[in-house]
Amino acid sequence: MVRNLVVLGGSSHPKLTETICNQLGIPPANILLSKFAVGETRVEIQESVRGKDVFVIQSGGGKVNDHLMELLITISACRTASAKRITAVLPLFPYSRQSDIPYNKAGAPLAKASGHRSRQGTYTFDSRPQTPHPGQPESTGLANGAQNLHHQLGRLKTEDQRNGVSFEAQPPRRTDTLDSTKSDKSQDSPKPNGLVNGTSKSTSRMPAFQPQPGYKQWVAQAGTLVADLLTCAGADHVITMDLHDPQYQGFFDIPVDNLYGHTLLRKYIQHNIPNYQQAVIVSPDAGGAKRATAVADALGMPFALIHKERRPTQITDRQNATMMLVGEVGNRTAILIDDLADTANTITRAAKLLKKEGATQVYALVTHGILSGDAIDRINKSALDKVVVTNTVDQTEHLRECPKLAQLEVGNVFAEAIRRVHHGESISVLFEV
Ligand SMILES: O=P(O)(O)OC[C@H]1O[C@H](OP(=O)(O)OP(=O)(O)O)[C@H](O)[C@@H]1O
Repeated sequence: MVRNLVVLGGSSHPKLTETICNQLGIPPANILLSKFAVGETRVEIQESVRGKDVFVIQSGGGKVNDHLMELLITISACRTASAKRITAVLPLFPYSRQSDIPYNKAGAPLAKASGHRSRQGTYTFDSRPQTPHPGQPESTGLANGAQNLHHQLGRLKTEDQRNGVSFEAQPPRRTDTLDSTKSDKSQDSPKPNGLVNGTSKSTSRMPAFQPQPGYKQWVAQAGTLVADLLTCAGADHVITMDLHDPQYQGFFDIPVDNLYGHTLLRKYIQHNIPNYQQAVIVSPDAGGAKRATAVADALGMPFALIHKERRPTQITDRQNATMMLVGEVGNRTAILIDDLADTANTITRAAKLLKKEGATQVYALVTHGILSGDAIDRINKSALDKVVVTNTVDQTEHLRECPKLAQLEVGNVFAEAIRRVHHGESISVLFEV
């Protein structure tokens, strides 16, 4: 018997909401989801949630930005309508692949050199201007990189003179150089109101900022923003499944229950793959190795890893990335385990490699079958024999178009998590592999 429990479904996955409600034995609450002519999202909760334990179900995938906005507005509406507790149930967490600053093996974003410097092989990691150190040659008596600034100020002076503006550029001086004298220091003492040596100068004019090649002006940390938006809207709790990066839970200051999808994948292997003990579990990239080894260890199966030579950041890079197999797959069924398939490039390229290395059959077992763009076409034409996904994302269309695709139901797992959270029971049983 569930009392004071309200389940609200967003527009991302009505079928999953229905399954969850059937499992819980309650109807979904009435909610009106629509759009104003301008495209803004409109949410109207058509029953009272005052003092209730509210669970809002909304998944990623599809029109992900619209769904996220709808979720935020729904949570906020429940908060202002005095709900007792609001839990955001996100079977696929949107933006969870953007939890950190995009990193590239060539270096951190600020150090990446993609322009002419790297082509000429002249890129260095030295700071500009350089950090001064004792014994460094100084041709003009200026410390290290200050020469460069002096040069730029000199150019500024020339330009101003050309424009008829009287401006005497003062070379910046340092008081910490080895040969600095007392008289130097007296010249350097700061003057109030931008006065230099008692005369008003246009010292506010600085050379324009010139970014180095490869410099990223701003890298958005969307994962942090989404975590903040959810808590700011009024969420008290989050339930999700197979976060791309489990450390993303640390971005929240509210409880996050990250359910495991690989329990379902393991059961599929046990019940549907003949002689699975002779098969080999394969992780299609290093990032998913922990996830795949958990399944291999639980089933006592061998494990292999595909190493992407270069961590790709763009679709074109991804297609070019070299893949290398570490482990034996010859004359075995290979079972790829991954958290998500978006363009399906990773699993289709991995399947090609595995067949080339002698695998007899290739399965791909993936928690989140986002399968955007031409992913379905790619799978249909690929070396994959079977692709198994859960329905954290609606698979109705995909199943119609892809005969290789099979779906595992997650509705009962989420229903059980909701029931346990509502009753204050432990959900650790749902984390068992
Ligand atoms: O279907 P696709 O478009 O190929 O995307 C799927 C891949 O993307 C993610 O990894 P990612 O490339 O982000 O690397 P990571 O696991 O090292 O973070 C995910 O874990 C899959 O391996």
